[in-house]
Amino acid sequence: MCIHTSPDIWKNPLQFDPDRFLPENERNRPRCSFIPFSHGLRNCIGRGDYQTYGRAATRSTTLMDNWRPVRNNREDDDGFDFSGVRVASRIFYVSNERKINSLSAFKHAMFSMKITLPIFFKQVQSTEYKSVEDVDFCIVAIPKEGCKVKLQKLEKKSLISLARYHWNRRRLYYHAWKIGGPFAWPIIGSAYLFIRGHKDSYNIVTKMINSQPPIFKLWMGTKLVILTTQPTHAEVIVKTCFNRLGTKHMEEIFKTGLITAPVDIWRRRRKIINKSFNTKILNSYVDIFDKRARHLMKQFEEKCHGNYIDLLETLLRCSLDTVCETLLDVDSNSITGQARYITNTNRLAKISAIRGSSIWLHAKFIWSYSSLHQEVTNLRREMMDFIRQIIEMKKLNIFDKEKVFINNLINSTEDGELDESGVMDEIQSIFAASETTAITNALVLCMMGLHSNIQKNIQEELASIFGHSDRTVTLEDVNRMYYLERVIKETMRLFPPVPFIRRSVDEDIELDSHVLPKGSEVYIPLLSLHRRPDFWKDPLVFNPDRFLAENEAKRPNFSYLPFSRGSKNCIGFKYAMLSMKTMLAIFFKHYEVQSTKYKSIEDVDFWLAMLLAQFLIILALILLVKYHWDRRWLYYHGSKFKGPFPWPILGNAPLFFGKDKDAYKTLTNLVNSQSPTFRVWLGRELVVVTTEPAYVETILSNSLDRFKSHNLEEIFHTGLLIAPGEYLHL
Ligand code: HEM
Repeated sequence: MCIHTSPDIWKNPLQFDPDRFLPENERNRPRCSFIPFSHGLRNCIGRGDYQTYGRAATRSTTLMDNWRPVRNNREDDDGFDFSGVRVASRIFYVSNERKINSLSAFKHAMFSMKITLPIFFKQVQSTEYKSVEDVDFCIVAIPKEGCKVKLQKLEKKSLISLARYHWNRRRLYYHAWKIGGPFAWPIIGSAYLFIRGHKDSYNIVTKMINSQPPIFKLWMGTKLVILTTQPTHAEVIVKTCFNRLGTKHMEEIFKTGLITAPVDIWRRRRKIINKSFNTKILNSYVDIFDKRARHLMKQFEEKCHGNYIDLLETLLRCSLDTVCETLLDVDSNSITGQARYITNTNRLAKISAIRGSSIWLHAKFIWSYSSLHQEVTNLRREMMDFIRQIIEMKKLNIFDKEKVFINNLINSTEDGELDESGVMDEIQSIFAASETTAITNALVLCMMGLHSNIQKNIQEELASIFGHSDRTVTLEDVNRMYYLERVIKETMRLFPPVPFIRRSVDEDIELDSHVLPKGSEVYIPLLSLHRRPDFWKDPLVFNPDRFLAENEAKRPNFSYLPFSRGSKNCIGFKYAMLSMKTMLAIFFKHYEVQSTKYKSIEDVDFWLAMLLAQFLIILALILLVKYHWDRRWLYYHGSKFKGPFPWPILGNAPLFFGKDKDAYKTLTNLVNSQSPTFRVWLGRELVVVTTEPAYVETILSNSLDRFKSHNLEEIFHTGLLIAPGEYLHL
């Protein structure tokens, strides 16, 4: 656009003058000074498809929405249905789907517009714009639902839009100001506190919570996060906030599954899935829990032989196989790829933690170019293949046990309540959520290694139920394991497997003297809530009797929430308790555990896995140096172009922050204020912008690769529009 309005090329550039295109006038302009259809081998092949329909038609209809056409013979008619223009463009689009060569493309496009425009416009009058300057060129927003197009009036000055952004958030700032919290810098907020990375972030948060009042705020960049360990607050939050939207990076993994689904989808899905978690169905799984637990014992025996074994890995495999046999009703021996699935899940969890605590990776444009994003996509694809294998197997046999989770989901696709990808997302979410039982089992064993007296009490309880018999565990037996249940509860108090309940605040919520403003996020850190000394005397002492009924009655409601509460609580909590009690009962009937590593609860690292941090830091530094060395040519030549001041890491991207709607205007202003050829750094990408016709011709004639755009790639894949140059087969 800037080339087309450059005063060096076009006299009075904002004057609308069709005679500029008289042959005698065209001859006087430099080549490549008018390139609406681009130039060179990669020019527009045919406006019949994307260009004509998507741009010419939508843009002309965009403008039409602000213009009132007048038909020659009906002056009184102030309504006009522009859908005709879209239809005409569509017809052109269809007729053009046959192959056309690039030379005839201009003619096709011009021809269609020459036919379309005279038919529909005998005469038009402007209702809104008085001059060409009034008509803002903009990036047209096409809503997801269809081709309705709205022209956004762009802000005159970026400062105004910045002021408007903050003005719109005034309530957020006002209420945030009333809540205490650690110091926040402009732009990054309190994110500097997490500079040491994700491995330490839980300890940092825990220390911070202990040093702050029960409710406090944290600015993570522009995001307002409020943390509370007040049971009364927790009650209001779990009963009124239903969006877990604080977790964009989780959405990328679990898509529309219950864990991350937006509220409207979640409500419908939860209703369907609840049917599969009723007590009667769950009770019928005890046999399978018993079978899988015995299989696990066999594996321990085979692997152990007096050596150390990774309990968690074996327990995770057991939990996955158990879910396959109960909720998915398939024999785990008939499917393959479980071990790989577990490895992928662990890697995803790690990436999720890295992204969560690395504020720069929250920015979509940085994230989508990062290698971690690519890794997430690959891991997810592999996991989906595993799930697809199970669904295909089940589709052959869904008629019996229709309330079983997978059959229930597949039946819902036939009723149109769910689609296939929804089924896969739900299964993936259940697999991930059920891992928490393996983690809890591992933690119980860990705790028992430290508390041999408590282990003895469990064994005495089991002896009173089973005697010396090694018979199968029944539902009645599980219901009599009161002490074991208290041990599991006490373990989840000290080490809640889901450490935070997070919700986004969609409406202002009043909590005592505070208001959680709409647009903020709220966290309930369970580890801290479960260790508050005012509710839990000697919080670091492992004491299962805290969960005797008389002691529970003394504590405030909502002070213990390992499975959360309210209608968005853990759907699998009964399943989890049944399976954990069965597994642990069989374990303690056969084994005793001793801790060789930990001597007290304080020693137990919450994350159970410590990596050699120093080694990683050195490795990261080496990789960083290599990365910049490989790009030295880019830096060298980039430095020869003039351009706006680039910030470290972000480059010139801040120029576009908060300007989604008027990014085009911002770019135009930038182009006008810089020399005809200049550079901008968009994060790590070097972008050279030129309005010099001679350069334009060289570039368009020689360069075949379009700038990579992940958004467009997702839509058009290898279509001509964005395919790499070698796909053109010229
Ligand atoms: C010790 C084991 C488990 C613990 C501690 C646990 C804990 C939790 C917690 C704290 C939540 C979040 C609730 C909220 O945000 O308010 C949750 C959600 C969920 N859990 Fe569990 N969970 C466990 C086992 C399971 C199992 C075995 C399954 C499935 C078989 C499961 C399925 C789910 C699902 C689907 C959700 C999302 C529910 C929704 O949003 O409607 N969980 N779990």
